Amino acid sequence: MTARYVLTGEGFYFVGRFLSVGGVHHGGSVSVRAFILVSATSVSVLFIMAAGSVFRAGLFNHRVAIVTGGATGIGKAITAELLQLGCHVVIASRKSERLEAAADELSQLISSSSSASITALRCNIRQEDEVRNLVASTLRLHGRIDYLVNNGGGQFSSPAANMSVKGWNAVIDTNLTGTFLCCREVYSAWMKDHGGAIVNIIADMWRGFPGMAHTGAARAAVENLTKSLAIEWASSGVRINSVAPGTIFSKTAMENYKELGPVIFQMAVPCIPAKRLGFPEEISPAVCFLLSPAASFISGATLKVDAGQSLYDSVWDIPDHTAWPEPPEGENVGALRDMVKKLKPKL
Ligand SMILES: CCCCC/C=C/C(=O)SCCNC(=O)CCNC(=O)[C@H](O)C(C)(C)COP(=O)(O)OP(=O)(O)OC[C@H]1O[C@@H](n2cnc3c(N)ncnc32)[C@H](O)[C@@H]1OP(=O)(O)O
Ligand SMILES: NC(=O)C1=CN([C@@H]2O[C@H](COP(=O)(O)OP(=O)(O)OC[C@H]3O[C@@H](n4cnc5c(N)ncnc54)[C@H](OP(=O)(O)O)[C@@H]3O)[C@@H](O)[C@H]2O)C=CC1
Repeated sequence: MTARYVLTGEGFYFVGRFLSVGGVHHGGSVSVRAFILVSATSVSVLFIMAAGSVFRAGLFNHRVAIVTGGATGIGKAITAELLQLGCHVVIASRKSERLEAAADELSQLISSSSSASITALRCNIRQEDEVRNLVASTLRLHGRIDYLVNNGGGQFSSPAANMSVKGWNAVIDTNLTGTFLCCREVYSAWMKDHGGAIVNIIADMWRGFPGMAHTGAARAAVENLTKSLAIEWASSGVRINSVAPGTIFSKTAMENYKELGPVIFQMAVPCIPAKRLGFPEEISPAVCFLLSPAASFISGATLKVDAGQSLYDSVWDIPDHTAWPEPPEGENVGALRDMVKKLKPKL
């Protein structure tokens, strides 16, 4: 149900938009998202956003999803939204304590009448046998796998020249090989014969990723992998797409960079057209959309969810230098020198 109210008065207007999705009658949890904008002569904006999904409750009833890295940050928001849509969700990552804490917390979102469930399974996506076990355990538990979200991943910040091969490989193995292994296992064990939908989380690496070159290379490779698999697996009814988030703030993402965390996130803000950081709950709807029947004709695509960041500025500062080779001599270089000579007296 959507209702809009517009009241105008002396220099004051009020626009309210309430989206109410689902309800107890659907057997799903009641989730309400309210957005209220109040504007007066002095502009004031008020946001109220209750946790929930803008999609129809029950959309994913009886469906089964694996979300890697589903216990924290973006993965946790994706898991929360899938649960509210009625999905059985298996979250998988390396740290048991984080998995169990998240499963406990997120299970509170499941109403007694919902068919949704959450299960935590430990899995290091870098390890082939662990990925195989994750897929086999999910099939034993639920008998099907409709969706895979390859969200687990990450990197450390370092100039490329300082990266050891071990560090490089850790990031490539996690983000590229881990994604490949999860896709391959889910496909071979289930989707090949039954179809399904996969979303790979990549990054804003469109202009390279200076300071995190390993992850830029891995994410660009995953984008290409997405396209290959979209074609190879089309005849099985498998759709596969990528979501490329901009700079998304979460407690765990920040902690990963230790004392650099606040600096990295703060530095990004001026480079984001929205002039603020993104949040995990702003990524999860894009993922749910791509998994859903609403995206039934979308495959091999990448959806950037970055407020236009990839079109704008870079955080990487290039200091002034004279290290570049001189340009080839010719009439244009001569013309530039003349122009500079004429300009200089005015400076
Ligand atoms: C403009 C802002 C952009 C921000 C955009 C991006 C944000 C995010 O992606 S947020 C997500 C953040 N979350 C994570 O990154 C979590 C997952 N990350 C990791 O697990 C690690 O970073 C990992 C991928 C490198 C894996 O680490 P780990 O399991 O600890 O790997 P190893 O113990 O096998 O280490 C291997 C090797 O890697 C090098 N290394 C690891 N961490 C660092 C570090 N902080 N600095 C420098 N080098 C590091 C190192 O060579 C390790 O070998 P050893 O030296 O023998 O330990
Ligand atoms: N935050 C941001 O600005 C952006 C994030 N991304 C990407 O989005 C994804 C989610 O990040 P975000 O939520 O921000 O950060 P988090 O640090 O909260 O999430 C990373 C998750 O990946 C899991 N993970 C890492 N390595 C492995 C592994 N080898 N096997 C299984 N799981 C693993 C972690 O769990 P555990 O440690 O328990 O294994 C953790 O749950 C990551 O791939 C990240 O790189 C992309 C663009 C921007």
